[in-house]
Amino acid sequence: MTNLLQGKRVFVTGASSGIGRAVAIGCAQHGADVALNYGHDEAGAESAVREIEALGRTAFAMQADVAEPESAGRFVGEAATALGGIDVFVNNAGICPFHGFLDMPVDTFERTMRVNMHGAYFMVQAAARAMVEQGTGGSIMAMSSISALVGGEYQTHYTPTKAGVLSLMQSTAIALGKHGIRCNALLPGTILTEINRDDLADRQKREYMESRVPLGRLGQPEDMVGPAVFLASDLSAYVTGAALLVDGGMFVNLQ
Ligand SMILES: NC(=O)C1=CN([C@@H]2O[C@H](COP(=O)(O)OP(=O)(O)OC[C@H]3O[C@@H](n4cnc5c(N)ncnc54)[C@H](OP(=O)(O)O)[C@@H]3O)[C@@H](O)[C@H]2O)C=CC1
Ligand SMILES: C[C@H](O)[C@@H]1OC(=O)[C@H](O)[C@@H]1O
Repeated sequence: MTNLLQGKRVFVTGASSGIGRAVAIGCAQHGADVALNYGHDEAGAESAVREIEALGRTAFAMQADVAEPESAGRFVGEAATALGGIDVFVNNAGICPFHGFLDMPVDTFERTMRVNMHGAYFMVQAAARAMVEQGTGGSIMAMSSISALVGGEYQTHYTPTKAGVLSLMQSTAIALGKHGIRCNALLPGTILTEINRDDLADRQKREYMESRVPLGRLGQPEDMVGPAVFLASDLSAYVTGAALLVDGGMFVNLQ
């Protein structure tokens, strides 16, 4: 492994499973110390901490519901104390409870908005405040989605949050550029994780999704590591306000 992130302190929300967990461990493999946030899955977070520590890096984990605005200052504050500062922030926590549009329960809509959109806003704001106070710049990235660009029948509550997160990175790139803080969005295609386990248990649906990918397979969480490390590292020093699609070519595959 390279040491692209040597000396960097990377914070990741939703790091107990899937993409966030892979990115947290991947950043440690590239030399970073890592702070992990999680919602419910303490065992997942603790096993990630053990993997990071086995790499000789420092890891810190904290449970906090990102839907609660007060979680943001608490996570960023405690993690910065544990790691001695903050250099990179990955806003990743998210949910996608698939449901039809016409009978969408108000609770499902509101919870999805609060976790994915409000959570991103207040977490990114807390991370930015800490970076500005520290005065050494930084890199912020948010896990948007291919769903920021295209719709989904059972994702009418979810796709607007992913478009919102992409837009948040564009506006914060402008607001924070003067502080040397870069803000970018990662747009995964379909990556096999807990979030879509039930949806893709339908064999026909899974085969259809696979057939849309020119590279011939759905993504694995580890496919997001290289792009995240790039945006975290100084290799992307002049990249801000950008959207990086990581989908095996799914989006461009019309026919
Ligand atoms: N998988 C995919 O195909 C795609 C995923 N994405 C995005 O990637 C991100 C990660 O998803 P993915 O890895 O697939 O899904 P997972 O379900 O595997 O992981 C979701 C993570 O978010 C955490 N989380 C959920 N709600 C909260 C909350 N309220 N507070 C704190 N943490 C929370 C979970 O923690 P815990 O389990 O501990 O509660 C878990 O660590 C999401 O934002 C998703 O929208 C984007 C495009 C495609
Ligand atoms: C949960 C979905 O399977 C996943 O999430 C997204 O953002 C894309 O729509 C993916 O297909």
